[in-house]
Amino acid sequence: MGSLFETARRLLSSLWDALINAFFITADFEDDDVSFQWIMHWLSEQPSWKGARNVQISTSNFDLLHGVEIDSGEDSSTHSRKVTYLPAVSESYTLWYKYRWMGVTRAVQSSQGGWSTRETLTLSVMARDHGILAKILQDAKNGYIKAREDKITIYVSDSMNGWRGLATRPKRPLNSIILDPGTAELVVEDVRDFLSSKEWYAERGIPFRRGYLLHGAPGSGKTSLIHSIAGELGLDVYIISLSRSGLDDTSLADLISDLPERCIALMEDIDAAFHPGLSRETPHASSMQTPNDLGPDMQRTRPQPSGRVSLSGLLNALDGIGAQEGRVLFATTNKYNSLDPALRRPGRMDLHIEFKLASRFQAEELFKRFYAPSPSASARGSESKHPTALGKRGNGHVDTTGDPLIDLSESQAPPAPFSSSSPSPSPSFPSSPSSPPYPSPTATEKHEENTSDRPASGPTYVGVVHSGRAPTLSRDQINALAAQFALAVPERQLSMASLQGFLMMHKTRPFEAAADVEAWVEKELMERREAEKGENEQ
Ligand SMILES: Nc1ncnc2c1ncn2[C@@H]1O[C@H](COP(=O)(O)OP(=O)(O)OP(=O)(O)O)[C@@H](O)[C@H]1O
Repeated sequence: MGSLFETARRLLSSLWDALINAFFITADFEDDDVSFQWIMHWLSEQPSWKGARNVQISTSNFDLLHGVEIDSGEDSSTHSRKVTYLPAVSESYTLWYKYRWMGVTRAVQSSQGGWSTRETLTLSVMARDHGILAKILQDAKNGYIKAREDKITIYVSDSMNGWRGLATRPKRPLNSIILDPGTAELVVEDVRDFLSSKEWYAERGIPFRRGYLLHGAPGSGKTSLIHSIAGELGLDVYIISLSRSGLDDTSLADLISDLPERCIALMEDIDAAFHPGLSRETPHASSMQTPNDLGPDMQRTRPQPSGRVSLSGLLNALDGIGAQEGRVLFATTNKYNSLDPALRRPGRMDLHIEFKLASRFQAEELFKRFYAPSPSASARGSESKHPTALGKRGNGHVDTTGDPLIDLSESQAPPAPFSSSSPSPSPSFPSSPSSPPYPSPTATEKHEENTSDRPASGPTYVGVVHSGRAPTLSRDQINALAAQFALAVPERQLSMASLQGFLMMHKTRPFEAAADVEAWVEKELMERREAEKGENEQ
C-alpha cells in the first residue's frame, strides 16, 4: 500500500514538473549579477506586488527600490528613511503581469559555515517562449536605469570574489572639481570618445580597453574627479582593492573578467600594492614603504596590504583574454616614479594625468565656490516669511549691492551657547568702506582652546558646528575676498584638501578666512619644515 502511494506521489510530481516545463519559463537571478537589482526594482514597482502579505522590510539606502517614506512630520531630508518591502526569504508569491500568472521565490543559501550567503530570485512566468522574459528584463533594466539617473553606484568585491553593491551616491558636478583649466574636460571627453569608439577598435583588432593613471599630490582631487566622471557618463564604479585579504592572482582575474561592459574599474593607491623593489613574481608587501617623499600635510597612513596579488598577476588580469572589453580603468597613485614601467605603459595606462598642489587660480576658485550662496538657500531667503528691510541683513549688516539676502536673524543662526570674543576688523580687506562689517563669529565656530569666556554650563567641543550659516555676500564681495585669499596662498605648496579644510574651519566667516589665511599658511609651512627636519635628523 505504502509503495503504491509513493509511486503515485512520484508520478504526480513528475507530471507537475512536466506541466511547469511545458507552460512556464523559469529564470534565476543571482545577487552578484546586476540583473538581480533590476528585477528587485521592477518587482517593487508592480501594482500586484502591493498586495503581498508577507514581506521583508529593508531600510538600506543602497537599493533604489520603490519604498514607502516613513514621514516623521519633520524635515524629510534629515528625519525620514525610505522603507522598502522586499520578497521574504523562502516565501513564494504569485503576481499578475500583462494578464499572465507569475511565481516569485527568493532563496538564500549559506556557505563556508554561514560566513557567506548567496541570494537567488526565481521568476516563473506562464509562457511558451522567451519573449515575455525578454520584455520583463527590458522593462526592469529601463526602470532601474531611470531610477538611478542622478546617482552612481559603487561596487566592491566581496569575500566570495563576486561584486556587491556598496552604496549609491549622488552625482558630483564636474565643475565642483577645480583643476588647472581644461584638465577635467580633457579626461571626461577622452573617456566619452573612447566609449563611443567600439567599432574602431574592433575593425583594427585592438582590445577595447583604456586605462587612466591619475598621479600626484594627495588631496588634489584624483578620486573626486573619477566619481564626477562616473556621474557625468552614467557609469558605475567598481573598486578593486588589490590589498584585500583573500584576493590572489586567480580571483583578481575572475573579478576583472566579471566586470560589466561599460563601467569604471578603480584601483586606488596602486603604488601601495606594488613598487619596483619587489620581484614580479613575489606577492607584495608594501608595509616596507614609508610615505617620506612628501610634506607632512601630504603624508598618510598606508593600508597594510594583506592580499596575495603579484604584479604579473595584475598585468595578466589587465590584458589577459579574460579582461573585460569596454572597461575603463582608473588607477591613482601619489608615487608615480615608484610604479613598475610595465604597469604604466600604454595599453595598460594610456593617459597619465598629473595632479599638482593647489595653484593660486585653484585657491581663488575654491573660495568662490565655497562661499557662493547655494540656489536653494537663495530661494529660501527670498521666500522668507519675515523679510528684512531692503538692503539690511537680519544680523544688522547693510548690503550695498541689492543682491538677494538671507535673513540670518531667524532660524539659521543658533542661539549662542557662550559669549563671543570681539572680532578684529579686517584691515586688508580691499572692498569699499560701505562693505559689511566683519561678521561676529558665532559660538558655533569656537574651539575648545577658547574656554575663558565660556559659561560653565556650555557644551565642550572642538571644531565647527555645522548649523552655522555664512552671511550672503554679493558676487563682487566674494570675488574681492577670493582674490585676497588666493594672494596669500603660495603657488603649489598646499593641497586643495587642506585649503578646503581651512575654509571648513571658517565656514560662516568668509572675511576672517581671507584675513587669517596668511598666518595659517605660514604655520602650515613651518610645521612641515620642522617635520622634514625631524625626519632628516633621524
Ligand atoms: N581639485 C579639487 N577641487 C575641489 N575639491 C578638491 C580638489 N582636490 C581635493 N578636493 C577636496 O579634497 C578632498 C579630498 O580629495 P580627493 O580624495 O579627491 O583627493 P585625492 O587626490 O584622491 O587624494 P588621495 O591621493 O589622498 O587619495 C575632497 O573632499 C575634495 O572635495
